[in-house]
Amino acid sequence: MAERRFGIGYALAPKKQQSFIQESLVNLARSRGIDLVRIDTERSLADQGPFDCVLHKLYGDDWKRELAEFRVKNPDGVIIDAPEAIERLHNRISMLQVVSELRIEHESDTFGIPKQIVIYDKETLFDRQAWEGLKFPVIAKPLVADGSAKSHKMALVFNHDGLDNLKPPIVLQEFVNHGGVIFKVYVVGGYVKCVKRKSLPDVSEEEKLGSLDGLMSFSQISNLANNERTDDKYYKMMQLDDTEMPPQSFITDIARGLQQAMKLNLFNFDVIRDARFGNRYLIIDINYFPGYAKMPGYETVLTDFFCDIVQKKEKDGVESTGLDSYEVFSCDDEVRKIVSCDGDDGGDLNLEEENRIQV
Ligand SMILES: Nc1ncnc2c1ncn2[C@@H]1O[C@H](COP(=O)(O)OP(=O)(O)OP(=O)(O)O)[C@@H](O)[C@H]1O
Ligand SMILES: O=P(O)(O)O[C@H]1[C@H](OP(=O)(O)O)[C@@H](OP(=O)(O)O)[C@@H](O)[C@@H](O)[C@@H]1OP(=O)(O)O
Ligand SMILES: [Mg+2]
Ligand SMILES: [Mg+2]
Repeated sequence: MAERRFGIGYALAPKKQQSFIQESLVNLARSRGIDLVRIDTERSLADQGPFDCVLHKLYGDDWKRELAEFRVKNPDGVIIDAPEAIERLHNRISMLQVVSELRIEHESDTFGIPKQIVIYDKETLFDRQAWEGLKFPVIAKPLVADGSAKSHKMALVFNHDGLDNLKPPIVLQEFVNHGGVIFKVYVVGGYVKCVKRKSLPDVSEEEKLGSLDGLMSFSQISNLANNERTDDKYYKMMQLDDTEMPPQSFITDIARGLQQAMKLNLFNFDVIRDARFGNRYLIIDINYFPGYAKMPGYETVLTDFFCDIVQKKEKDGVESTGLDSYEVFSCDDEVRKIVSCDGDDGGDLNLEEENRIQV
């Protein structure tokens, strides 16, 4: 009898497609019975395929409608992941709210998020009362995290003078010294992998007082060119070797907790270790469908995941995958309100190029 083959359609922005859909992944998946097929976003999704599963990272209502139509016409198809679940990550407040709701006990380590406030208008930005409990330096981040270059544009703000350059809506998050190294935790279904990356350097007491401009801007500090990341030389160059990793079981528990709470399979989160305590970890960012190609052995990890999904679905039906993707994840009204902040009101830090941090 001919081997049963499975079709997985992918809908990704060109940059993502280029980094993720590598020949090595396509070939490995094919050798294990899975055909990765590009979805033509110019045509109706429901008219393409047939797909056992759809993988996607696209934004907007049109795409959500395509997925809804696909779901109606293909009740056995699996969508990874549900757009409603992904949307939580498009807003830097709702993104981290879920961390505060996790209950995980660990003998020696604790976790949380940095102190932060959301600012919707200039008036509140300069209102000192709104700032109660928050100390400089802070990182100003656009409220919306919609994958645009603008949504990654950040600024380290040292004092009130630096606030002039900011354009709400933004999140102001306390900058926490963490030894210049960030931990990126990649999650693929049940798989969890933590790696080290370069981060912003610590800010000294003198720098806190003496910054002339009051602000320095930066963007995607932990992202270097792909070929620089995976080999040993990269780690040496970055002097990351000496940094101790967080306890694996602790990180895995947080990853599982986040996964269950968010109902997502494909994401990563950024963790820093608070230099003041050494056993206190802070989650500062969660990304949907991150740069998996940077993860060592990504082809095997992703192919295992694809096989797992299609085999479970084949054996026990779509419910068994735990991915009944149109189950709208429950969120309270407040989250719903901030999640729906779409379009061009995503804040723009409006920063001068000369303020860029050199690393
Ligand atoms: N609260 C903080 N304290 C110290 N450093 C921080 C803090 N928040 C962010 N950073 C630094 O700024 C970088 C960018 O922040 P963040 O991860 O929130 O942005 P992003 O653009 O969403 O990143 P990504 O490319 O991972 O999506 C982090 O990798 C880290 O180096
Ligand atoms: O590929 P995309 O354009 O989606 O970029 C994503 C990027 O992956 P890449 O390195 O493959 O570019 C991710 O890097 P790592 O966390 O894995 O380092 C992370 O920066 C995401 O936030 C980006 O997604 P966005 O927030 O912009 O949607
Ligand atoms: Mg990040
Ligand atoms: Mg991010």
